[in-house]
Amino acid sequence: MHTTIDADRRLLVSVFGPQEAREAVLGGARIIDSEDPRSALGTIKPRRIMDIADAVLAVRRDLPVQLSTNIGEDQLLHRRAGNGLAIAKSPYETAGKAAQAALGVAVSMGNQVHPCPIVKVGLDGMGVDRLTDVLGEITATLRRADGLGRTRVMSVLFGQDLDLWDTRKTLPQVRRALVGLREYDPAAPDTPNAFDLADLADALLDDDGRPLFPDRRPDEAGLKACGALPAAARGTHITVNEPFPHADYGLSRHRRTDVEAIRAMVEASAVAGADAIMIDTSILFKVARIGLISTAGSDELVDLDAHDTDAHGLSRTGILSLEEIRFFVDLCHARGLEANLAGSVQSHQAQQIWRLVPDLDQLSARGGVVALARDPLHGTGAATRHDRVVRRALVAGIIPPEQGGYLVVPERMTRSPKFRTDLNDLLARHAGLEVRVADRYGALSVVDASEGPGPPPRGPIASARSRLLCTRVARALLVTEGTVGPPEAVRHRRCPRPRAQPFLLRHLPTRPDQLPPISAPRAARRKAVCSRRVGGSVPRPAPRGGA
Ligand SMILES: O=C[C@H](O)COP(=O)(O)O
Repeated sequence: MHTTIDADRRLLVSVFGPQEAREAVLGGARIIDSEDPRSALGTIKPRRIMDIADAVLAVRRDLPVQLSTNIGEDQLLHRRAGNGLAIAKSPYETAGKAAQAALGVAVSMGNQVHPCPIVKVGLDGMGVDRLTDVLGEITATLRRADGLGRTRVMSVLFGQDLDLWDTRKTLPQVRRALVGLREYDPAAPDTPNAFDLADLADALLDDDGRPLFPDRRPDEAGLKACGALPAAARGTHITVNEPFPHADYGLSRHRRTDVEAIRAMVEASAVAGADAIMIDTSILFKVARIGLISTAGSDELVDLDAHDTDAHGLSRTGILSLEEIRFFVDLCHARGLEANLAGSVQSHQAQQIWRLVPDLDQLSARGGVVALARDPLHGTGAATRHDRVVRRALVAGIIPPEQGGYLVVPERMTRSPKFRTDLNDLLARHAGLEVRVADRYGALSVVDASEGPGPPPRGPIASARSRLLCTRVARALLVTEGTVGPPEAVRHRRCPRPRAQPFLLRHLPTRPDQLPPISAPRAARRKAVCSRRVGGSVPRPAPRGGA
């Protein structure tokens, strides 16, 4: 069915509350990461970390689960001047504040009941010496702190491809999303790629996620009054934030994260005493649909990214090749570090990477495991990164195969020309990989057998009792829903045996003619009972022991 891996490979899922934490654990996540999804390493309040830690403690799991929390992606502190400019504080203060934050989040995760939590340290926009200094201060501090000595430290650095970014940063949907996330700075109107914030003001949201200017174009004073522009801004023009180029920080001479940059990141993390390193992407790249893993141009990876386009036709693309990923993992292990890959990781990438890079320790995900929220009072939630919610069925699409991972493809991908051909190619390369199609809400169905590779293989049903359960449930569904097996009735929770839902999704017959025949005397009895009930003439027997 799947590769036999004698390892402890883990999926990290970033969550923003206890319900998401429960979904993540039930989906098979092994590291529950507290994070505000508004940015790549969004700072989360300690009390919310505590809520998540409690939720993780209370939920059923088959394998051990760790916690993690970040201390933000930018450790540099600045002193604000009255004119809106900022001056960097001293290296001593930067490292000191970062170590204080690390102590705070480590304690918030509850070291008594979660003894090996992970502190993620964002190190974007820092030179190699400075980031080594900050990371070293954090690891040394945590090792000495009472009760926190087993805390694991994970450095987090961002991959980049600046040429790719330049082709996408001016797209209207990218600008709009970045305005919504306040990822911009004031600029003079003649600055390259500057645009008027007032033109996209309907994308500005208040603290509760509601549009600040749903139906009117604000002026400069209005934008300043709501904090969308600083008081010192002159005019309403802005540019979206730019990534920090590796070349400016001594990581690589090139415009793309390559072997040289990977080497600098890993060596600095090892020197500073970290336990693990994650390469992620910044929120700029996530919004521009540039993930960390590139499936294009590879002999070994099938490029399903090419079919994953947004509503504007923008396809998903990536940064690191398979060879660079293998180099990263090998170098990490040579330096005694665990290797973690993040950055818009999708199910089709994960299911290939777990198989092709068996030594990889961890993958991380948020965007690939969230879907539109359904709220019985307020209906469907917004489609922003912050409003989408973690779904356990999608989490299971990114866990390793030996833990039950399957391939999830978004419904819209299946409409892409040649998708079926590429999917069949992928399935031919990885025998036993099961496929599910996800709708906008993260509900799964099997691939339509008439159009493509057919439903996932069904393993033999182990016991006579399980076979009987399948038959009974299928017959009940036939009566109530007019159909038998998965996906419709079972996945929409009309399943008569909800606790057996995962088993039934796998094994339920899909057509009535697959059901075993009912014996003749039993069929006659059933017919008689049905006709009497329809006629309503036969009173039901009194309950046993009743009056
Ligand atoms: O810490 C990891 C990030 O939250 C991953 O988020 P992403 O999958 O949306 O890139």
